[in-house]
Amino acid sequence: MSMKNINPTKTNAWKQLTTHYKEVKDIHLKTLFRDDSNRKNKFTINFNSFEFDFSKNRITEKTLNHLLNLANEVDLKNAINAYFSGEKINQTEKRAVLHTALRNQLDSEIIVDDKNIMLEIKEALNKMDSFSSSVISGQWKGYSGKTITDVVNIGIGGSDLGPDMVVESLKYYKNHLNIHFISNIDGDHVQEVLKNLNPETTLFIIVSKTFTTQETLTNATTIKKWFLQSANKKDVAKHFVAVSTNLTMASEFGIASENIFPMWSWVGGRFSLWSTVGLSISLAIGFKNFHNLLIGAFEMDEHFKNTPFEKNAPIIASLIGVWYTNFFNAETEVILPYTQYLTKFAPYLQQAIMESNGKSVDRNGENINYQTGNIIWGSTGTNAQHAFMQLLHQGTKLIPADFIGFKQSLYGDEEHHKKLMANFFAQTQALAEGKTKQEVHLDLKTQGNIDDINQLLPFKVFKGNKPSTSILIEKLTPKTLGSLIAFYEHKIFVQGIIWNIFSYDQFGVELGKELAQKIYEKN
Ligand SMILES: O=P(O)(O)OC[C@H]1O[C@H](O)[C@H](O)[C@@H](O)[C@@H]1O
Repeated sequence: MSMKNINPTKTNAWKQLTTHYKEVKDIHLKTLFRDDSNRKNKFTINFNSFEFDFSKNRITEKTLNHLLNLANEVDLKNAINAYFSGEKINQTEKRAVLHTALRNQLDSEIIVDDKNIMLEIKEALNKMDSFSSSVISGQWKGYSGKTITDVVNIGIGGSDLGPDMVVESLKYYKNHLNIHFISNIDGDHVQEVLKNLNPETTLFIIVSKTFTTQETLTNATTIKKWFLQSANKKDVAKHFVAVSTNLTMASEFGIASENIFPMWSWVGGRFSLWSTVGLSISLAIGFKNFHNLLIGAFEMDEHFKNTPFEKNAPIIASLIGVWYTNFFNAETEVILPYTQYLTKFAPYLQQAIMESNGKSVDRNGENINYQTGNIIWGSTGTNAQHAFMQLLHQGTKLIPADFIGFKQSLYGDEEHHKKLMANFFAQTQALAEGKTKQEVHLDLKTQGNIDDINQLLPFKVFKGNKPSTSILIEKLTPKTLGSLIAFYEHKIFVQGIIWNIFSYDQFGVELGKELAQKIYEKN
């Protein structure tokens, strides 16, 4: 096994970091910038049209060196090789973790259980391509001969959040199809979507890796009943398709075998948007755009796999995250995309990150006595500035922030975009620098507020030194979105390796499910 199970707190680097933390914890970002005019360049990593600016983090070169030593001591390099080559790094479920294979553009084989999975992947992608094309072009007809106008994705968790987020994020690239998502077992949610749909022109995709998820099966059953009120059983084949690893259950549900898109046990639900689970994406924006999403992710995979650690964006981001979590005791991280398109990005990352790294038992089966997975939250800027950012600026908690911005807008309204991005830069600067007593004093004086100065002064001071990472990207495209998502996926992996946990199971969701079943059966 190429993964070493090392308690990170027992490493040399951790000891060094503990001492180092005491030395640097009070150094202000303003001081760090004042003392090094090259700081921004020094801590910026460029990748394609991305600029990852880590300079507004509370790090020095020494901090990064210690953190890089930590990555080496836990043998990250071998772990990365194990991850990409299809070793069964999800040891508790004895599975490989190969969402990276789904977007692999190299000619290499990837072997799982003696089979080259690249062949099955290509076949599935071809099936997605021809199916999407025939629905989009109108060649695919509903039971009364009409073309499809609406598509409903029925799925939950990873079978909903990823596709929903991508369809929302890339709606600029969308075609005429209306895409809907039904996830919650809440019947009102189902009815609210169905009430505007015509069964003759609607296509339903039942997406469930296991095909045993209560929510999805209940919703799919209700929807099939609704459909059969106006159509016949034989019409189901024209309106229902499924994405699943469980071909038997999908056929038992009544899905024609040619309408089942295969999924694989080596793709985790929360990493599955790249697979056939992304069928709704391919329908919404066309297969070519879906393919560009895969290419974007692949290019980030290559960067992650091949770039030395100190220039490797996901690795540096992960290490800085560990620095805040385990040394500054930060408990949360906020995600702030400055584009309304990414309004579903934070909820998507919540599952990806929290379901992966919300663990308290290490890879040796021992209880952990250090912090692991963070609480992820966030919303789009500038909206967030008028909602919760007060707490970031003047609250008592240390909340590292990821600002995600784009150099170009999609519709090209320069005036709006200039204002939007002015806010993006202003926020990161305000958080880092703050505003001193002297500055507030001067401001109040120039405003002629002399009488109130003493009373108001303490409330108007900003301590600053609030860390952020700026991710500046040329333009929101399928390709750049693919790279951005893959960046966070690798961050999850690296942190899981450092924290010595298994990131790819999710036993923590089972207990509630079991109890709900018992309570349901009793009542
Ligand atoms: O795709 P499915 O098998 O229906 O699973 C849907 C979701 O439910 C599970 O309970 C897990 O918590 C998620 O990781 C998963 O994505």
